[in-house]
Amino acid sequence: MTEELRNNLAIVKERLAARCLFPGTSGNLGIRNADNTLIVTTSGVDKYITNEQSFVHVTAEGKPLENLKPSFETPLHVEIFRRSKARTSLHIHTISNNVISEIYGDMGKIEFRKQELIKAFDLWCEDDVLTVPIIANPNDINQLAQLLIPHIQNDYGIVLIRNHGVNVWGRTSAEALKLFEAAEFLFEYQLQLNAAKYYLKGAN
Ligand SMILES: CSC[C@@H](O)[C@@H](O)C(=O)COP(=O)(O)O
Ligand SMILES: [Zn+2]
Repeated sequence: MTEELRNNLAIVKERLAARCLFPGTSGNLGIRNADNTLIVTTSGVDKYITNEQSFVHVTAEGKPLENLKPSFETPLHVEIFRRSKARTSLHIHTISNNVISEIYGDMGKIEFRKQELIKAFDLWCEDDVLTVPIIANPNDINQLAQLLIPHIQNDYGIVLIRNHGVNVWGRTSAEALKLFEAAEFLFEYQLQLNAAKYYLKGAN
């Protein structure tokens, strides 16, 4: 069973790696077994490479079941899996998600409306709003996990961590990847829109 999940997580990791989404060894991934133990990425390693050291089998509480160091951010995946029926959890740093989190961080959220890609989050009505919460980034990982907990309200979801990255989870790996890619599209769109509006204002 863990072998199948390792392979599943390796496919997710390789898809993200193909887009260079693990700069400076940042980012980590988690997937849940049927027995609620987890497979997470190993801490501090080059995530563009996949080998026997890439993943660690951990308990539902995040304690390693093998002699490898699980991701420093395992407590975030643990809380997501404990509080939802999600099977796959992604944590990714990008320039866009970091800049958005800083610009909108004081508001504690960013909202998207009237943008086609919010449909990826199952928001199909004309007036639907996608709200992405933005939480602070304390150094203490358990404190960070406490800030994340109130936002784990569904089996799929998204939270931005200020000047750090994004956490996205889904009922399947395909769903988690879909939400991550849709969110990154929305973040990049918003940044380009802000820049274009600023430029046009200056030009007039
Ligand atoms: C290398 S800086 C990034 C880390 O501090 C952390 O935020 C991160 O995303 C990766 O940590 P890791 O322990 O490798 O899973
Ligand atoms: Zn991180």
